[in-house]
Amino acid sequence: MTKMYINGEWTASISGKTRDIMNPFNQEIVATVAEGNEQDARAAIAAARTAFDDGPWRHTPANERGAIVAKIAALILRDKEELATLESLDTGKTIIESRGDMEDIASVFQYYAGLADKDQGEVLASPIPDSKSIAVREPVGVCGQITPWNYPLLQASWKLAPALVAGNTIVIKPSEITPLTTIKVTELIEEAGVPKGVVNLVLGKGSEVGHELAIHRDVDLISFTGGLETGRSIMQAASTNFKKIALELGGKNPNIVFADSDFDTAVDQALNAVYFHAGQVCSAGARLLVEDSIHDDFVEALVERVKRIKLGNGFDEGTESGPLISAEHREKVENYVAIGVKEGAMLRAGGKRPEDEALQNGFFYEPTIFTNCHSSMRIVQEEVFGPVLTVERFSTEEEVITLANNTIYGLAGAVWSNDIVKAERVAAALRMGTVWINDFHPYFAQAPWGGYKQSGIGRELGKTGLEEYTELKHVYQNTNPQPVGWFK
Ligand SMILES: NC(=O)c1ccc[n+]([C@@H]2O[C@H](COP(=O)([O-])OP(=O)(O)OC[C@H]3O[C@@H](n4cnc5c(N)ncnc54)[C@H](O)[C@@H]3O)[C@@H](O)[C@H]2O)c1
Ligand SMILES: C[N+](C)(C)CC=O
Repeated sequence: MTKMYINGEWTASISGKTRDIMNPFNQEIVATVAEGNEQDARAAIAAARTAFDDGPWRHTPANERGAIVAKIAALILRDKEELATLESLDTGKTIIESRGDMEDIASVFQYYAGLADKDQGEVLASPIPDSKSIAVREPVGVCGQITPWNYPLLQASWKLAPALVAGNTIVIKPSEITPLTTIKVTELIEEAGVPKGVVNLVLGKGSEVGHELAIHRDVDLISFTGGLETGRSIMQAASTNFKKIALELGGKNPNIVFADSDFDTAVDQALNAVYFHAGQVCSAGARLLVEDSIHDDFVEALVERVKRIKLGNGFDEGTESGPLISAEHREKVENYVAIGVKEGAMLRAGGKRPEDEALQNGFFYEPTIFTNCHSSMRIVQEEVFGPVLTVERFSTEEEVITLANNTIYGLAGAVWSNDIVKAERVAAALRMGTVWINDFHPYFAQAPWGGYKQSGIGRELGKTGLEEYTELKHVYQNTNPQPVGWFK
């Protein structure tokens, strides 16, 4: 049984409960882990509080913290194959994707290790004679971090690396269904020499462990990646002590294709935009908007290609997409497809579970295409988080900008056109945290990531992703103190 990590000790849950972790490809149990609850969360918060208030981490010189974080990156690369295997067993994603994720994750730790000692504060132009004024950044304190199941370790790395570099202490809670790589990386964090109590790992349900992190008054910051409704509940719980919040939520991301784009590239990338990782990507291009004049040909090309997507075991060569994460999640996707049909969208591909005998133990769903879609449909507005594409038509630039912005979300979007001036004009008009021109999906440690509107609050990655884990302090010094003489 794999344990939790609290105050530098590997420990079972206080209740003694455990949870079986299942491979969504075949429903085999791949591990049994400790299942914590509020009590375990409180123990971890207490450890993180003491480590922040009385421990050495926040006083450790920034370059030394950076060196330890760089060592974590090196250990991730050393154990890349083991980590990738665990990620694929946990999520069903292909091993090639998982290996790519591990490279990305190592690069996030490397990037923040490099930033660790670059903050020089700021000397401010004080308008008061005989004074000095500086702004300095300090760690926030105890940070609660809650992560989802679709990119378990990647999303954890975006939180762990900057929080550590900035000198905070941490209680992290991975999704209860995909904890394996976060457990393994906690071992690597221990091996790298992070002092006890600085990183604490609690496993268990969101409604118990996650809620406790959000509501507890000794947690100074809560960083969450996951769904909209969970984000709302976390925001409410965080109001107990007005803790700082960072929310990375969902998306319903438009992929806009103008007639003057490169047709074959746009078709190929439209498939990748929505069906990569079975559509379980926050920034999936699930909403395709195609200019009228090429709409029918574009749809034909998509329908032809989508039938050839190879579903299978993520460990098999040639598999292009794994299963959905769980039976429950597949039912949610099926329910949305039924809604789409009822709303009058035209089912052009998929819309059912695959019949292949070899896939029957996994939570597979066929890549699905709906056409004749319009903005008022729920299938167009709501995040399905599965392999379901809706296609809409447009005829003018103004129209497509209005359509693309017409959702509660604002995470990401893409524009395809060889008229770069037009593409830049449209990109500027999109109310989204990330806009890709003639591409889809790139994200990297150097660039900020986050959402406009209901896709979230705050940014991860980049310099901003580090600033989220700091408080900004103004220090003012009177260099020639005199009595004020106000009170006679
Ligand atoms: N914006 C981004 O960068 C980004 C990245 C990945 C995933 N996501 C979003 O995540 C969602 C899918 O992930 P999910 O199904 O794991 O999301 P989820 O909201 O169900 O769960 C996310 C995490 O929150 C925990 N949780 C659940 N209820 C909680 C509560 N009441 N209090 C505190 N924590 C609680 C879960 O245990 C899990 O660890 C999608 O909406 C997707 O768009 C967003
Ligand atoms: C942020 N990203 C794209 C890595 C994962 C979203 O689900």
